Amino acid sequence: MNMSLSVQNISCLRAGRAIFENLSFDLKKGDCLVLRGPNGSGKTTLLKTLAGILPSATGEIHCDPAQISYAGHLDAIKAQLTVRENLTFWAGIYDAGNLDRVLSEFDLTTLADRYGQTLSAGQRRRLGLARMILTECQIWLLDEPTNSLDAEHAAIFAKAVNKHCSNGGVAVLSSHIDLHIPNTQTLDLSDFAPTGATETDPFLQGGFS
Ligand SMILES: Nc1ncnc2c1ncn2[C@@H]1O[C@H](COP(=O)(O)OP(=O)(O)OP(=O)(O)O)[C@@H](O)[C@H]1O
Repeated sequence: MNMSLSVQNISCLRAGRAIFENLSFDLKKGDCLVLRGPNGSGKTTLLKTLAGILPSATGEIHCDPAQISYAGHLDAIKAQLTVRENLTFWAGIYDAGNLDRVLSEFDLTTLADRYGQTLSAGQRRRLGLARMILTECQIWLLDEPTNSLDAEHAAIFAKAVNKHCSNGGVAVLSSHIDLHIPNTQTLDLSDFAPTGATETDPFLQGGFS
């Protein structure tokens, strides 16, 4: 099973505007990469590109797409299903059987029968992260994963990422704060900003991508 993620000279556009250029990195089993950079520097764009949701304008990405699990800003929770039913749905998709362990790991056991629509922002985020862990994919892509989490649950999350990487998994995550995950590498997206780029409103330029 290939658990590496190799990125060579990728450049990405949003609405026709270059966001970052010539970005390369190689991650192997056990590596955790934290994406830094100011608002708009392209952290979400990069994560979505790695996940195959957005195309890159140049360069190559080498990984096994079946090993990728992406957790974006939206937590992919079905409002009309309970916490357990949400996870059961995903367990069926990924043929995963560790549902009770994941519920317990993310402190969701007492919330198991609550409907998605009744959860607080932090509880929703915990369910979204539990879903990602349930998939048993080896490459985790996480966009600001600790948003809405209190200190206790941010620490539980950091422990889960550390365990994933210690077991040979790979993680790429964006964050504006220090998540206290040991042995991480850092990549600052502002180092790959196109030369001479200025922040202008893409909506005035027309188009979405
Ligand atoms: N759907 C879109 N259409 C056009 N431009 C977009 C779109 N989404 C994002 N952008 C632009 O792309 C650039 C990179 O955005 P992105 O969300 O990747 O940044 P980010 O580093 O994740 O920011 P933040 O720290 O605020 O989450 C920004 O200038 C943003 O305005």
